Amino acid sequence: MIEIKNVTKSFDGKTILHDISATFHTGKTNLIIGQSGSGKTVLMKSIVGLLRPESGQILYDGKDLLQISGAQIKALRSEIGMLFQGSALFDSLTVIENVMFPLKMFTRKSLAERIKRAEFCLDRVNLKGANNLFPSEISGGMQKRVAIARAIALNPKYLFCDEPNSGLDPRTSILIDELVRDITREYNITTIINTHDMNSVMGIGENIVFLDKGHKEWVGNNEEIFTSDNKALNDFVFASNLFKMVKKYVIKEHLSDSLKE
Ligand SMILES: Nc1ncnc2c1ncn2[C@@H]1O[C@H](COP(=O)(O)OP(=O)(O)OP(=O)(O)O)[C@@H](O)[C@H]1O
Repeated sequence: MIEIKNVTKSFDGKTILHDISATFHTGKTNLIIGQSGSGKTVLMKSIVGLLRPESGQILYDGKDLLQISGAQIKALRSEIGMLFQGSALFDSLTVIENVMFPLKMFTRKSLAERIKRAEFCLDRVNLKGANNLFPSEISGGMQKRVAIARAIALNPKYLFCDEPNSGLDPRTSILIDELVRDITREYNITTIINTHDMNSVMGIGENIVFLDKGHKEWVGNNEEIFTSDNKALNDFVFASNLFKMVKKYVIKEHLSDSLKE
């Protein structure tokens, strides 16, 4: 579990994150949502340790990232997997070499062990027959699978995904979301995903933290989001006509069910 308490972060005297507290659960897909500029990336970078907030606590299973020693931070880093926007694979390495990369960097595994682990991870993300291809030779969805395989290579306790669906078509996006959710459950990972993709919110939003102008405005899951009367949340979620219609339909069903009871 990751807990953040009273996190505040400013740049040049301008406060970007206002006193944010939230809990991100183990074995669940935790989403940080909010419109562009609401502070999602700054919050994720603060949790990972790429930015240092002025105040607050960032607790990884009770250990405060802002208080622990350099050696402890290094140990913690080896427990973190990252999935960046646009996959961020090494173009000059093959698929399997990309997945083996963190194993070479952070473990003393032999070459044979590294290959075995990379093959296992590629198999887990259902990517077969692409081991010796380069990233430029495979599709965006396949690249994302390689990035997921690389992110789980070290068996992380914590997984961070920054807009994992960017650049993918809706069907591939759903498959990638489901893969991240299944892996999160299977390996009991604390997964935090930054997104403004409403399909992801509805599909895998098990614990959603909604940011508005740097404030934590709402927390709930993908069912509660439909019935919330939080104005900022509604303005964000139901900006599109499609989701307005879906909401009307869900509320109608909900009301008719409660009348039946
Ligand atoms: N290094 C920085 N220096 C100064 N301001 C920054 C820095 N990083 C982010 N900001 C500001 O913080 C605010 C929040 O940015 P952030 O990137 O977290 O938004 P976001 O919700 O992730 O947006 P998007 O969905 O577009 O990625 C923005 O106003 C941005 O300009």
